Amino acid sequence: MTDFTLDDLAALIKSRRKDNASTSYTKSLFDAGAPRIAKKFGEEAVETIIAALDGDRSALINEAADTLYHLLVMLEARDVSLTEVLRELERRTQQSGLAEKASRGANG
Ligand SMILES: N=c1c2ncn([C@@H]3O[C@H](COP(=O)(O)OP(=O)(O)OP(=O)(O)O)[C@@H](O)[C@H]3O)c2ncn1[C@@H]1O[C@H](COP(=O)(O)O)[C@@H](O)[C@H]1O
Repeated sequence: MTDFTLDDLAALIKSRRKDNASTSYTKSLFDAGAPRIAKKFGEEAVETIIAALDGDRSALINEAADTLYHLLVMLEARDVSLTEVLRELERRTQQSGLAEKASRGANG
């Protein structure tokens, strides 16, 4: 099991964005702009789909990593934090939990 989290990666991406001296791949994406980042994300997502359809487990892990990385870069480029996305996921979980409770109440 790894201690590495998406939060860690998002923080690294944010620091690359702010580092004007950086010539890293991440910085080059920010310099190229949101349309370029969105295009890269789309390409990686399609490659992930292909790996999943091929049943190629190792390729799926690699492409999923590329997709998550580019998703985080895209969110950062639009000043959306991972926390905001997680909050939305949490809200949906709570909502579906409430709906489940309500349906148990109605049936029980
Ligand atoms: N997780 C990643 C990560 N996943 C994928 N990639 C890069 O994404 C690119 C996608 O590969 P492609 O073959 O599709 O694209 P390419 O041919 O390199 O580029 P294009 O001309 O097609 O755009 C590769 O250059 C990968 O290195 C990543 N680059 C960086 N990270 C993380 O970001 C951190 C900072 O990286 P740097 O910005 O490189 O310092 C690293 O420590 C990693 O944790």
